[in-house]
Amino acid sequence: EQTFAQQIEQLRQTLRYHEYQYHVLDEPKIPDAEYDRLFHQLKALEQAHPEFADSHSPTQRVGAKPLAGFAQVTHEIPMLSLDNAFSDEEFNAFVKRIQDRLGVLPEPLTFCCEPKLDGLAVSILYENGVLTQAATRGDGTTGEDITANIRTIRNIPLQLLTDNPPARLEVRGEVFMPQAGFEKLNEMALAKGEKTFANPRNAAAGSLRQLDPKITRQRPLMLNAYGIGVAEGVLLPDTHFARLQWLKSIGIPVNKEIELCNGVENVLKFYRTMAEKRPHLGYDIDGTVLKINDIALQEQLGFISKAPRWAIAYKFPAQEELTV
Ligand SMILES: Cc1ccc2cc(C(N)=O)cc(O)c2n1
Repeated sequence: EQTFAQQIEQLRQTLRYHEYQYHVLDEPKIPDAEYDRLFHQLKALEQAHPEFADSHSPTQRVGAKPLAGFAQVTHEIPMLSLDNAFSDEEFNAFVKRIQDRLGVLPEPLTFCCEPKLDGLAVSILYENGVLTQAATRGDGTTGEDITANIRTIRNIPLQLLTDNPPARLEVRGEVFMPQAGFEKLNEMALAKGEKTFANPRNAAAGSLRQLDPKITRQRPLMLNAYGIGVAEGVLLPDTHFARLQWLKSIGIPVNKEIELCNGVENVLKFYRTMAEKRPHLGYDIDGTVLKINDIALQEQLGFISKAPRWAIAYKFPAQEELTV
């Protein structure tokens, strides 16, 4: 016979597990209806026993009331933008600059290759494994506190799935709106005579800038992590790809197209493959992000004034503006 506290704690763990299976591994173990039943069972138990309230419970996603405005957050580590390449030649020149700078290089040079999601970069802070703050990139140094809105995004865990969480972990990633959700949102806006959004990126930006989290909660937003900022109380893996795999293992969603490519030829093949996949991904991308995988090499290369020397966004030719 379980106490109410035990029933509540067990339901919280169960729901976190199923959120991980669904949102991070894309391998749900139960039907959505069963998840909903468990969720409402927990909500009812928490309402009946407020003494066990916990702001990190999976039920606590919607902020209480609308904000009057957004507080400012200063990024402890600047969130830099990426240098661009628009041709193979420009990418090769990027690699040559690295070779000139590093002198001897591992052969082959391994790159971590990703689709470049067309959304908004955000920073999400977990302290002792619980989500405590989230901010927009802003100007790279100062962003807006959007914690309440970030908490409403279903594939962002309110608590990391690990028994010994880092003291502090800053997850950096892109919040985006899948195309299907974007089209449904615009249809509803049209039906209600409200303004429509020009594209999913604008819709994501507008949704994150809502002062009322109850509105943000109704928007189909998702996060895909792309890196780590502050990390305290944890020994991180020594390659970028392994760090992303680690983030995924503790409950943070990472894009499934990301892969390692050895040598420039394979990187350019990845770029062309992503260009072919682009119309079928279900979300907007505007190119690829190609990073030196080895962290020690990244640190040797450092950053140019505004962008890392070790990464480049190789963009697609601008798509003819979709008229919505
Ligand atoms: C360092 C950095 C900065 C911006 C980024 C942006 C994206 C993106 N938009 O997907 C992916 C990355 O790996 C990024 N990496």
